[in-house]
Amino acid sequence: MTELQLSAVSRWYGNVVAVNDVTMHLGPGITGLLGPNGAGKSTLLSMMAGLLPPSAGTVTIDGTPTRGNIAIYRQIGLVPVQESLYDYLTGTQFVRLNADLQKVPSAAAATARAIGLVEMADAADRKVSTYSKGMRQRIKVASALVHDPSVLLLDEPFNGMDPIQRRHMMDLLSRLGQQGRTIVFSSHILEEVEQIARHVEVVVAGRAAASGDFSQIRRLMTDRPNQHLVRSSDNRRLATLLLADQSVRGVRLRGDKALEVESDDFGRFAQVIPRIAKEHDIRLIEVTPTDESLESVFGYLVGA
Ligand SMILES: Nc1ncnc2c1ncn2[C@@H]1O[C@H](COP(=O)(O)OP(=O)(O)OP(=O)(O)O)[C@@H](O)[C@H]1O
Repeated sequence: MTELQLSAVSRWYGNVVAVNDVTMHLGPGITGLLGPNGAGKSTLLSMMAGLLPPSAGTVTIDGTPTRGNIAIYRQIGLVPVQESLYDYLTGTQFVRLNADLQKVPSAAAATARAIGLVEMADAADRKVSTYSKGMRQRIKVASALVHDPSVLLLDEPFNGMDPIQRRHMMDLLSRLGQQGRTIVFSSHILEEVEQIARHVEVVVAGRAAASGDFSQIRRLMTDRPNQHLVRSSDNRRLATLLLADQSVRGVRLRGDKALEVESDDFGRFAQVIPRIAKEHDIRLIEVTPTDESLESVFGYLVGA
């Protein structure tokens, strides 16, 4: 059981505060580090890996500071976001490089084992330059796992993958999580995190904005005030009917063409609007959330 603890951690680059007073406790299984671009996720992962010193606060693994501690580095595997690999090496050579750097005993066997874990044995003797995006990510994971670390940190591991590659990587991370490893991956995509993370940490503008299991985070996000653009066969009548429901806070006619509806109970609103339309024989043409961008969701969480 490996516990990763961040205590009042901050990191600034000159005048830029990238991470601001973050405290989190991460245990075995998969944690999703969710936040928009520039939120400080990469900086947090680098500090967890011991590569970057915090400007203030401490990062510890099972109570020991990560920074500058070679014994602790043996417990950590990091999959960086960078795409560029040593293209002229084969998959096996690429993974072996890290085994040698980490002074892994029986490096050849460890390399084969790590490659097997990510299901790349068939392609292991091919040059990395011939790999697809998904295969590149997997060989990076094999390289990070070659010394059998108990903590695996991954920076945007699903970036640029197609749905099949993404599924494959999710299955792999789930398997690794079930083995009792402490896995942390960053993402700016809600659905990725929802599908595999046991625990979610939301980071916005360098601060820890929310944490919990996914249903808690999802509830925080959907219970917030939200707006929809609605077009129907009778906007004026629909407006009156919607206003009578407790989930609706306000309705504004946008000319004759559409309605802007503000609700503070997304779940109820989503059920009520088709029911009202059906009962009153009004045809719904469009119901579109207008403020669903991640930034607005995160903005709400930070303000909350
Ligand atoms: N070496 C650096 N020098 C100066 N500013 C930096 C440096 N690295 C990161 N920053 C700044 O720190 C903030 C957080 O960056 P970071 O890369 O950690 O965020 P992120 O959540 O990983 O975003 P992204 O997904 O876009 O990489 C940003 O404002 C970024 O511009």
